Amino acid sequence: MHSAPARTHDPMCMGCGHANPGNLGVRVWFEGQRVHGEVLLDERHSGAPGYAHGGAIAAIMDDLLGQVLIPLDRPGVTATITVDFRGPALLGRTLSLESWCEKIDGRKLHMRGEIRDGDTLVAEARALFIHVDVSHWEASGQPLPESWQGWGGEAQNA
Ligand SMILES: CCCCCCCCCCCCCCCC(=O)SCCNC(=O)CCNC(=O)[C@H](O)C(C)(C)COP(=O)(O)OP(=O)(O)OC[C@H]1O[C@@H](n2cnc3c(N)ncnc32)[C@H](O)[C@@H]1OP(=O)(O)O
Repeated sequence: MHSAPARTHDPMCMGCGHANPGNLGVRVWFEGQRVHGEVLLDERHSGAPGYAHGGAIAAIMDDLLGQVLIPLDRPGVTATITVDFRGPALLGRTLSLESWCEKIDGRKLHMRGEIRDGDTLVAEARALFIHVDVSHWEASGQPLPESWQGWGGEAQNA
């Protein structure tokens, strides 16, 4: 059963932001602490005729693995991400997305994710996210999403 998150991501996110006309169209839903989703890339995301740009796939992965922060209820940032491109990412196909947290070690959140076209593995990724306090984002001077209020106040040294 899908669960509704208490937090939502930045509406201007380039991956999934509904208010961003240039978003990549990432759509996610949550089942417990697991993230599921889909994305449909088109000519704007081309790397070769009919194929997605690897950078688009990497950006989708960053967004997808980052979404796990929501059911984990921990704000965080990507410290490092590795994407393995395993199969062709064709434009015009609905790709399925899945991500989860493999391990938590203090502030270190080890995330994993996969993108598939049907049964074909298109890409897999591992990332280290670091849990930070929401104050991490205050320096920009931009207002933070309302649903981030009071989020993750226990992060140390953030
Ligand atoms: C925008 C996001 C919104 C999030 C809200 C949630 C919304 C939900 C949906 C999210 C979907 C979006 C997903 C996009 C997510 C991004 O794209 S985030 C943007 C890209 N990333 C950044 O801007 C991060 C920039 N880097 C930094 O700010 C700082 O380097 C960090 C990562 C906060 C770490 O700094 P720090 O807090 O001072 O901590 P530090 O002591 O340096 O490191 C802590 C530990 O991690 C280790 N570590 C740190 N960096 C690394 C590394 N690169 N490699 C290995 N180990 C490392 C350290 O060695 C240390 O280990 P220990 O010594 O404790 O064993």
